[in-house]
Amino acid sequence: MSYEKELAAAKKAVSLAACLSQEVQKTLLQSQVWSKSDRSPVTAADYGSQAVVSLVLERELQPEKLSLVAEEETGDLRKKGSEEFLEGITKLVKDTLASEESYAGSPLSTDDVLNAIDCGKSEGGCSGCHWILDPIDGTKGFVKGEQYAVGLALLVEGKVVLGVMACPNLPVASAVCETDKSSPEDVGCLFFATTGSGTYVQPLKGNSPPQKVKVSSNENLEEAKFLESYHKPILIHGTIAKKLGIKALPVRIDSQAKYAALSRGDAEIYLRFTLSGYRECIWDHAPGSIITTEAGGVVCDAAGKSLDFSKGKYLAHETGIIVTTKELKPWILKAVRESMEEENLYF
Ligand SMILES: Nc1ncnc2c1ncn2[C@@H]1O[C@H](COP(=O)(O)O)[C@@H](OP(=O)(O)O)[C@H]1O
Ligand SMILES: [Mg+2]
Ligand SMILES: [Mg+2]
Ligand SMILES: [Mg+2]
Repeated sequence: MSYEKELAAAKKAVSLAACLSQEVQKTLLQSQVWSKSDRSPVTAADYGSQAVVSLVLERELQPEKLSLVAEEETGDLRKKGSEEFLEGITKLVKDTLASEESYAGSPLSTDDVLNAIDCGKSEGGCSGCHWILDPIDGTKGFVKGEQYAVGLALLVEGKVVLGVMACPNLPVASAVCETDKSSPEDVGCLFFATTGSGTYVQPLKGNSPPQKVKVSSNENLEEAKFLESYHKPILIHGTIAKKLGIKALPVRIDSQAKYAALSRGDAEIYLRFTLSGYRECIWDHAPGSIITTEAGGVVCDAAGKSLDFSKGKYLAHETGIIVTTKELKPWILKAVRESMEEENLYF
């Protein structure tokens, strides 16, 4: 199956959500960053992006019934005192949709926006078709004006078959360079992949045609570039890098833009071990994982097994996540195993 219609709908939805996020980022004030019950940040862009993607997918794919597993919920938006914030989000969604000719003039109430966000309550699973959405991945990066992504994937019978990711602040050239001199014109990428058809990237702005991307062919670990998140320092990352003989310090990038960067060869290794007890959500990895694997890379857990996205909203996996190239995978798994033994971590 080619998923042509689904890909077109997903690209439209993610591109519009990226426009909305860029509008918010231009004028975002610290006072507009809310805290969720787990103390993680959320903004009008997270809610607005989820509403836009939900509304566009529903409209583009009708009469199919949309099943969407997405990060944001409306609990806080429905509380007293949130009226102004919700009005602002509704205006953002309306203005964003109005930029698309076929959507212009459609009425949209605050209830429509709340319902569109609530549409993301599906639990996913191993049967049927489910969309997986992270409306703003890397909200911390978004708030800092740095890297973030809008990530959307399609799960069919438990397998990710399509992924689209907008990285509005990612340089069109490499994300990993000594000096970051990218001007605003040189940033903004839209990555997409469907199963068996490879991974492509196109600039978010303009009409440049998509280019096929491939992971790095570098097999020299001394020269390898290694990505990680900005979370609290994860000691095992350093142990693994040392065993591998990687010379450079890790490059820290917020969000799934790390997967996207690796898919086009900016770096060879992305390690994601987390503090014990943290459960990874499928929306943080589903788009990035197909974008990487279709570009010839591998995504696996510390035991070397592929990630399983079919068990609901959380990933069922062993300890860390390893993203790399096929050539480097055996070396990395060996270093991971030895490092885990030294640190008394087992799977
Ligand atoms: N302590 C932690 N360990 C691992 N992941 C975490 C974390 N705290 C938050 N996250 C997740 O990491 C995602 C961002 O990834 P990264 O750190 O690579 O930028 C967050 O996505 P959101 O920003 O969508 O909430 C959140 O789901
Ligand atoms: Mg996320
Ligand atoms: Mg998010
Ligand atoms: Mg979040």
